[in-house]
Amino acid sequence: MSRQLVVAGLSRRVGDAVLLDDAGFTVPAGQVVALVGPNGAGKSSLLRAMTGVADRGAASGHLMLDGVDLLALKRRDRARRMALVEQELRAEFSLTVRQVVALGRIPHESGWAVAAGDPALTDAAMARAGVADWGDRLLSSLSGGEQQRVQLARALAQEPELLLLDEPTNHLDVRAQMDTLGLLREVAATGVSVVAALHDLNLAAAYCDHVVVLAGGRVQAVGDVRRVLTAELVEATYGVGADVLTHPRTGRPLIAFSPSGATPADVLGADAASQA
Ligand SMILES: Nc1ncnc2c1ncn2[C@@H]1O[C@H](COP(=O)(O)OP(=O)(O)OP(=O)(O)O)[C@@H](O)[C@H]1O
Repeated sequence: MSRQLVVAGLSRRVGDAVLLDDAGFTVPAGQVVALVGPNGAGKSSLLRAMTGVADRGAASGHLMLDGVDLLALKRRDRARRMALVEQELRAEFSLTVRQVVALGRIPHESGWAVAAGDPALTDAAMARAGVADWGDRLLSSLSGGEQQRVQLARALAQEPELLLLDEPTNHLDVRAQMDTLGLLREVAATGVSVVAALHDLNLAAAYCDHVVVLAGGRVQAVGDVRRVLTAELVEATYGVGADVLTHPRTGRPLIAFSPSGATPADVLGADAASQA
């Protein structure tokens, strides 16, 4: 039987607000899975629930990877198997890049002395994420995009079986976005399951194998990006028009957006539209 990542029954409520409602999906393990959906859809809530540390509600669900329920493991054991790269940077600004990346080894070692230890694994993770030249710089001295790559290096140093990322391309220029998604594919090719929340549907279509579509805290669709990312789904989920084309070089879906129900003249003005 092929390896699987199975999420079942993950919910998150804060007071009366239902942030995530019984989320579940099954995708092949060892692939890059895009988590997409509009602002407020519940993507971050789902990723946090998948770590099992978000709140008590999250602990009621299951996260099976190759038959092992990661949410049933002790927190430290779980931390050895999964890493989360979040959007907001934590308060590590007084550390150097090398020290931040070395923090990824903590779940595998005993005690905080690890921050100085295991340099080979730390160096390898820094090289993979393209941050090796910045080892002695303070995290606070890096740009937002550079800091994001350091957080990815830390997650790689953790050597997880499941890598969760919340908007990993957020601050990145187009080249760095493509490098990051390419790196995630390389990581997945080594057997790691990668789930990344992405806003850019074209990046998802170009680099991800599977997609999970969330809206209103519920899973709306799951499957191969080529099957799921249709014009109808984009319109229903985001409320914008879409033409799903085929990328001339890669054959992957390429989505051209337009305001739902609007003509080019509505948006650009008649003169500009006539020149288009
Ligand atoms: N503590 C909270 N109390 C009440 N509502 C919350 C709380 N935290 C988040 N929410 C709401 O839950 C919903 C889901 O939030 P979440 O951050 O998971 O969405 P998201 O899909 O990651 O959004 P974005 O794309 O904007 O980052 C949002 O409507 C948000 O306002």
